[in-house]
Amino acid sequence: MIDCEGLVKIFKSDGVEVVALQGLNLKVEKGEMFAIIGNSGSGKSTLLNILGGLDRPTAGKAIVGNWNLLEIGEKELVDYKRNTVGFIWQNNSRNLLPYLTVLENVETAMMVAGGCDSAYAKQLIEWVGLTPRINNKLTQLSGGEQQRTAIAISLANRPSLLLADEPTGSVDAQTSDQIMGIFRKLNKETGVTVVIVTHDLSLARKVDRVVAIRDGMTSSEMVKRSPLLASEEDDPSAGEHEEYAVVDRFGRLQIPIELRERIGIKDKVKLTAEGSKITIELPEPS
Ligand SMILES: Nc1ncnc2c1ncn2[C@@H]1O[C@H](COP(=O)(O)OP(=O)(O)OP(=O)(O)O)[C@@H](O)[C@H]1O
Repeated sequence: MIDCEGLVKIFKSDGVEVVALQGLNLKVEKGEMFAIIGNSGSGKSTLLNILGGLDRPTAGKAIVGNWNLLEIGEKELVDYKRNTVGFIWQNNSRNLLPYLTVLENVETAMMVAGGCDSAYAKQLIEWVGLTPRINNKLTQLSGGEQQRTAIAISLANRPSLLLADEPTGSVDAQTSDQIMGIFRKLNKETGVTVVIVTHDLSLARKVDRVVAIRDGMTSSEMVKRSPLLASEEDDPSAGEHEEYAVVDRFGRLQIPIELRERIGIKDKVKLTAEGSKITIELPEPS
């Protein structure tokens, strides 16, 4: 579904260049539920904005489905945004109409996308657990309920890719858990590929794979040891991840700064292969 290789994004303002993504590699399969974590300023939102067609990459490869986001024309980009992606922001006021009801909000989004399907609007509202509030105006809903409405709206155009930027950033832990459960349900019910950006590692338990971004590059990947069973969904200890360092197609590997500092690695290391293991150690002093 997503194939980024050597993705670069450079922002230029007042003659100053900021390299937000510096050769990022990322592959996401169709139907995957996937998270991107990273510290503030690591490039998470930049990546999401590129995948959502809100911003243009500077160089590299950025393919989503059949679309090449580096070469896409303006008209195709409008089509891409309208038909392929759904977006959820931390601040959901960007796509909510406060004086309309939950149902009217979802139906309005459908009309903007090209056609209203009332039955599907109701189905989406049921999936996000808001059927009892369907005729309430958004001003009468809690923050968590408004965020769930935003999730229903994001699927109004039946996207194949759902992008969520810190979707649980402004709700409490319990609501955050509930929202992650809704993403999982929508992912199962509709097969939509879900990409969630967060800096909260505890959310990672709810997804199968997590990629960490550091300084605009993918640095490590955490993969769930075994998929969660339905009975384990609410068990916080279930579904541990195993962490891997990412090796790019040229064989380059990033060693996290903590490890480099601990071992005292500067500009050279000695590699020794033994069976299926490679040992990295400091060179002998000359
Ligand atoms: N429009 C812009 N113009 C100039 N620099 C930008 C712009 N947008 C982002 N940047 C810079 O690019 C880098 C990556 O920013 P980005 O917003 O992608 O990080 P992030 O990981 O999403 O951070 P946060 O978690 O704080 O949202 C930062 O150094 C940021 O200052």
